[in-house]
Amino acid sequence: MAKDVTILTGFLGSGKTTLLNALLNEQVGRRFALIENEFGEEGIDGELIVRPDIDITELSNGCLCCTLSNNLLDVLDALSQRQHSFDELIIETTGIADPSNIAVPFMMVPAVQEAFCIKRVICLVDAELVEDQLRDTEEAIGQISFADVILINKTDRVSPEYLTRLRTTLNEINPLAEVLVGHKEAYPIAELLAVVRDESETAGIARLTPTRPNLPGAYSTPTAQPQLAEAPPKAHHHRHSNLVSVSFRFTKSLDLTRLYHRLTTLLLFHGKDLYRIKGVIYDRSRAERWVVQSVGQTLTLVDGAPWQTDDERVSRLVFIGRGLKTAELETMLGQCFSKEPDAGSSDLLRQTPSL
Ligand SMILES: Nc1nc2c(ncn2[C@@H]2O[C@H](COP(=O)(O)OP(=O)(O)OP(=O)(O)O)[C@@H](O)[C@H]2O)c(=O)[nH]1
Repeated sequence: MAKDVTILTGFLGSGKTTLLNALLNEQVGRRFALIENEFGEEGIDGELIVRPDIDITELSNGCLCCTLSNNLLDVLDALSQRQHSFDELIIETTGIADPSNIAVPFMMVPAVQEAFCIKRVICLVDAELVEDQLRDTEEAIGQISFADVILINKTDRVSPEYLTRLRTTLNEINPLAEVLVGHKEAYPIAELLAVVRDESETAGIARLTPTRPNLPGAYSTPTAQPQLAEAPPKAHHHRHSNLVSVSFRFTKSLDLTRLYHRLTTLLLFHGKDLYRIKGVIYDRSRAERWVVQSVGQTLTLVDGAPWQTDDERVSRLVFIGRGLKTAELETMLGQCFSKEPDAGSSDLLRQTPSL
């Protein structure tokens, strides 16, 4: 029997991984396979999944909807060989993926259709930032249009009046989707899981032709902002919105306080072009990993899992945005190393502009 598939989509930083953990924790007895797709070369999300029993396949450095579409077929093939070991497949897309392209094999490839069936497409929107994302990028509208259920997330950051207006906007873009609201302390999980895709509605690939919402200034050319820098020479542009990712990996200890200060300054001056920072940080003065995240201008640094004796002490950081300049980011991070000598470890191991 075909396994249910949930596709979890939503723009960069909208809260997909956070919701995913809540969904997994809510369904403890159910066995999940998970495909984690990340735009940057360094996959971070897999490390943030809280349930240790999940069968995770990580696909980094591209999008399943385009550059990694063949890899998706390979992964689905491998998963179909071990179908007995899980009850449901969840695919967390990158924040810039077009979910309708990811759905293609599920609708067009007989072997995939035999093994898997899309149960629902959940699209998260960041209540605070979605209007900007609809205005400045092409991806958000495609994600919202293809959803069966739209979760307006991070409602803790907006007013009820604004939420009512946002609901109307989202209904205009996708009148067929159910629109729910919530935030990380109060997700409407039962309602989300109650939504099941009506396959008869989706004989074609695109559920709806995206219609432009009536937002002030929507789809006008974004106002020119000071660029963080020019694109690194070796960076390839993804097909979406000219966004690039730059990944770093260090074994040398980073000083969290310095890092926080530098990243705050970076966001202050270049936040408009810097859509996302995420990383797992090694600071040798702390017993645990630290997880750094930025979405819009908001930067958070929270403690993660403690380092175990055998764990490789390594920091991994991904920046996603427009016109990112690798050399400047590298210089900035170089100023964040811990002061004291760090015997036995190397400096920058790898710095890889990707896509
Ligand atoms: N205030 C607030 N913050 C949230 C909420 N949900 C998630 N966040 C924060 O938003 C940031 C991004 O959350 P993620 O779950 O990593 O977002 P994502 O969509 O998986 O990110 P990408 O995979 O990079 O696109 C993290 O710092 C979260 O703690 C929420 O409901 N309210």
